[in-house]
Amino acid sequence: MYSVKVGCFGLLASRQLLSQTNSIPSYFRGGVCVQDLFYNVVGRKTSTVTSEPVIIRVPRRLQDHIDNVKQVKRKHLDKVATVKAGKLLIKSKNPLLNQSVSYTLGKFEEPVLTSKGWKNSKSFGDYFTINSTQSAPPFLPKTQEENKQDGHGHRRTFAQLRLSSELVETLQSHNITHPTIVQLQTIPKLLRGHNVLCAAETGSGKTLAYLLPVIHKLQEEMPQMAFGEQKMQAVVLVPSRELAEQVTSVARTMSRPFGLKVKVVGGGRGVGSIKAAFSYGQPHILVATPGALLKALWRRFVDLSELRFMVVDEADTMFDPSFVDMLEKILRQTQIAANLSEITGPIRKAQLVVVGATFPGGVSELLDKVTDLGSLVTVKSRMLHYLMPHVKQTFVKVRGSEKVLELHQALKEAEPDRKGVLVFCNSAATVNWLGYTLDEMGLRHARLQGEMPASMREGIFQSFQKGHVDVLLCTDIASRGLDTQRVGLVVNYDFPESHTDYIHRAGRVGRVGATGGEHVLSFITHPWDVALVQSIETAARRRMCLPGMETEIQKPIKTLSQENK
Ligand SMILES: Nc1ncnc2c1ncn2[C@@H]1O[C@H](COP(=O)(O)OP(=O)(O)OP(=O)(O)O)[C@@H](O)[C@H]1O
Repeated sequence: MYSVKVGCFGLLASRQLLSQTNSIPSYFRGGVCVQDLFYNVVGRKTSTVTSEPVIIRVPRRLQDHIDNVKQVKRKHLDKVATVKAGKLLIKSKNPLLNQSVSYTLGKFEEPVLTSKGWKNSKSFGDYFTINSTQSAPPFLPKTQEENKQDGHGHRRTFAQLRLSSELVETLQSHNITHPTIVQLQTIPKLLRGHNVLCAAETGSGKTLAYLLPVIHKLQEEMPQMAFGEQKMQAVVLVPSRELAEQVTSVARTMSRPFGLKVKVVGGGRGVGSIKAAFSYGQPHILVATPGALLKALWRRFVDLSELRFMVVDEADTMFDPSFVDMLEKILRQTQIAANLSEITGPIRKAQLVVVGATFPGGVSELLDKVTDLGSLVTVKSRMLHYLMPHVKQTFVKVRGSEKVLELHQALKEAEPDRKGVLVFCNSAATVNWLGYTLDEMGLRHARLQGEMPASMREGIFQSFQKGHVDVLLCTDIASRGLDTQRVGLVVNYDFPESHTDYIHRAGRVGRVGATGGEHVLSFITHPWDVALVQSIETAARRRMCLPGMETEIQKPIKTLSQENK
């Protein structure tokens, strides 16, 4: 195209024309000296127009344009350097934007993003994939230090963590033999009596990391009282009914050999059902949502005076505005030990355990209100707030009107695997609307959203877990803590509104024991989604943690390395 223009102008720029400079149209002169207006085709400026031999000349604007095109081409050539031999980390629709696993961005090098122009409507149909770079999840011990191997080079077992033999046998009967990194780090600290803040990736086994030491200590010092006389020993607070049921099920399985009583109370039910949970006395362990526990406290169904453990799971949600007031009220009624000496003796206080996979900035300020931050020992995993390196994640720029078809296609492709698919929407209304649409298309699915009455919600996640239905349409209530090995695909039908939500939704795959090959697929439709995608793509290309999260746990008082072992 450019050569045609040059050729045309070459005809104009004949010898006669140049010898009669006055006849050159003002468009080419631009109101300045004629010499300035012309360059020869190789880009050198001529000293005088008249003394030069006859050559094809190009007007400045055209030359500038040619220079621009050359520059863009050069830029693209630079990008090719991001592709080296071996596996691709980023695979884009435009291959020039691919990035190899072996390519490392320089400290001051700006990554060129596939999603750069995604606010533009012309970008619909564009996509990129962040490929998995390792098969094993990062939370299984690999290095010698993480393994804390015994003298013979074997991985540490649960028995070596000095847990009771009955607990170890129960774990073994569920094929759980070796602790994950977070379990290796958290269990000994809780057994020793510390208050612990435990921050580790989704699916890394945090539930057992706190339940095992709690159950071990409760069975060790189990009061010699009949059920109905003792007071509550441990409370686990979680943000949703479904998660409460799940944690209860794990707690019951693990405490069965010791006869510990575990009860659950969740929101959305009347006071009657809460009262019923305590009709035969106080359980040893109560798993509760904050609202239900507050109701139980106000009506004096429960007594926290002899509490030994207060666990706050899914801390980022529990400390967000929807729960924080309730949480504050509960923690103010709990006697939290400020040091090791306060967990023993006749007026002993409770150990506090705060657990989560994301700790956005500000959590420590909130914690500061309810407890002495100085008493918390922090266990923080290496890959906290990083994108999961063992799960493939694809981002597609798609028109709103085409999302249903894209989803239909993704569900059809996933069908032969018979694995579960979680489809996340940003609102209950979208879950319902999408549900009706999938019904029309004849696609079997279940729905789970927070505006459903508790009676309708009951059992939905379990039926998905058991494989009675393969597709679950849900809001973020299913993104926190819910565990299932059968999810093969997570679809962000609506793109999440924060990094935290993205981490938790994506974290429903790639969990301990997952078989591999899991995938997260995100649809990006709105211009306001683009900034978040760009920051995720930047973090992936730079192999850094997600921005805005690095200030997490702002005042870790004692980190793992500082603490006396
Ligand atoms: N040491 C282990 N070996 C094998 N499997 C384990 C081990 N620890 C936990 N698991 C299993 O790993 C899965 C994930 O554990 P869990 O739900 O506790 O993760 P999590 O870290 O709490 O995740 P989330 O942040 O999403 O709440 C569960 O199915 C659990 O049974």
